[in-house]
Amino acid sequence: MAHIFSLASPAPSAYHEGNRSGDQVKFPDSGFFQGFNSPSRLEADIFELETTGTIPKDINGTFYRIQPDHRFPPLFEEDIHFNGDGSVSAFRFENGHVDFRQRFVHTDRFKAEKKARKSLLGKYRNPYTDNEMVKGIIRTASNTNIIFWRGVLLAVKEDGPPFAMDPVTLETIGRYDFDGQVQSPTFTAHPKFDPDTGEMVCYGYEAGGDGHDASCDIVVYTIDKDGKKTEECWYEAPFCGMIHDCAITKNYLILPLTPIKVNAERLKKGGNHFAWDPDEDQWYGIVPRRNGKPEDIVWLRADNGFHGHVAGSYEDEDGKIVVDLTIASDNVFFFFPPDNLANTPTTLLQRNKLVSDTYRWVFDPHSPTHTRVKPFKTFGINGEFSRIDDRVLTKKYNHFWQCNIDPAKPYDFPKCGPPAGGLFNVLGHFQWDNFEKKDTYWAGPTCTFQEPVFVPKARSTVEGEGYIMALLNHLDVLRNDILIFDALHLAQGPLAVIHLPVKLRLGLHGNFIEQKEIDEWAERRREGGDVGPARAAKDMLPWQKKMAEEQGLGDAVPVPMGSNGVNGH
Ligand SMILES: C=Cc1ccc(O)c(OC)c1
Ligand SMILES: [Fe+2]
Repeated sequence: MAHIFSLASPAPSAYHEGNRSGDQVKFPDSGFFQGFNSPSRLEADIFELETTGTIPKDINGTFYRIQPDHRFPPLFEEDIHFNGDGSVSAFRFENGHVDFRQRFVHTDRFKAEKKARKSLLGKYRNPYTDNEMVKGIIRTASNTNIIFWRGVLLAVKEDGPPFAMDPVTLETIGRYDFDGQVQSPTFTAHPKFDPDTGEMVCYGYEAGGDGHDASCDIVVYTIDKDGKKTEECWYEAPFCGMIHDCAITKNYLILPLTPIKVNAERLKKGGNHFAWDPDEDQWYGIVPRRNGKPEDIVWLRADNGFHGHVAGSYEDEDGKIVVDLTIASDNVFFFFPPDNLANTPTTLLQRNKLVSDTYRWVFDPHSPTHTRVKPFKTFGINGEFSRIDDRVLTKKYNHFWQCNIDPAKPYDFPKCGPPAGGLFNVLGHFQWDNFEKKDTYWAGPTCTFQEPVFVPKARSTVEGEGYIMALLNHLDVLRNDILIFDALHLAQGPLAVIHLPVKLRLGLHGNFIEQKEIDEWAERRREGGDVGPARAAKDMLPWQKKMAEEQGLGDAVPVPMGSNGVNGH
């Protein structure tokens, strides 16, 4: 019998000249939406996941992680993974058992598009490509990190404000402005937590206007452990580029400015938000954590490179700043090529030549601004997504873990195709005190890893004593597992494997939170508790108010956003 699809007349194409056409719910045929990258859109609960081996009974908490997952077919066929809606997974560990929950972040964007049953927002960080119905909307897809802050989860992406969620139900509370204290249009996906003071150090870049206007303004905030904003200072960058991650020491915040640049004219023409500049330096902005003034920023510069994520950072005995991070040799974001298309690594072959070593910088915070600096040392590995034992952040540390690329290991190309998200076929555990001792675990020819998290052993305060857990991608059968290792002995192989019956998406970041912390905050945040429930933002952001005023609507009328309730309350 003929296959049923062969009987139907051929369906019209879902995209015409790159733009979505017709009403079919059909995703593009491009690499970002196929195979392991195919959309999932799953919201689910699974009680008691299947396991192999013995899950350590002392793991009592929740592993949260976030992934972009396009809710609807994008407006543009060439859309990218980073433009997908934030979807949060929670793995609740208790007494050797694991339960799973997954929910979308109900951003303003999500609500407006849900109501319309289709995409209304266009390209990544380009509002000029949006449907008119969503003019003035907060565009963020909240898809890059999921952090726990004073009893709420904050889903964050650097192009917009955080959205708060309930840590147990994963219901979205709404846009979170820290009780009115944080008004910047953008907020980092990588706030840092000082383990000694409980402070959150955070920032926004491209922050002077509406978050997509090539502003060079950077805002830096500190929120103390009681939720009070104690520092706010505005600085200026030498150009509007990406500042994706940051580092903190006891006295400084270090902002790596990557030479992938925003151009307001390109945005207006409907182009990409970013373009790689192969001729620009990588920069590091150093600001004091306390009583910073706009003129205090010291910018150091080094030869071109593409910043990855930060491992550890601290001040040494001489008051110098040590910062460790991965830096790739070329443009990692091949989908944001230079304006001048020459010499950008757009093919898979070129991309595979990228090397991303782990660099140690030792900065003098008293250097004159614009001083040119050289790396102190490189580790001699190739990887990304470094993690440390977060209890040693701001302190001299030894251990880090990261996803590694070992091209010498066999890879089953016929079964898996090009490795979705990069060939992170190895998980590595490394020590600054002993370069030779490389403790690694290879995932096999059909598997890659996502970012690991470190889980401290309940009764140990020794750096590195704990577990490492990471999602494993089965690229051949389109499914995920979670592997759990003894953090100091990866090479011994996993202690336990948790099996998911489905494929998740390639995620970005995650964090493990002890249940004790979640429970204590649930008590404080209950109605009548000493802190009370977290509240969604009441007010529009300043740029939205300005837009409403310019349209002569006055501030009684919210910016038209194509949907009721999209303002978060
Ligand atoms: C890895 C970085 C990164 C940088 C910017 C983004 O918008 C993002 O979205 C998922 C990810
Ligand atoms: Fe990141």
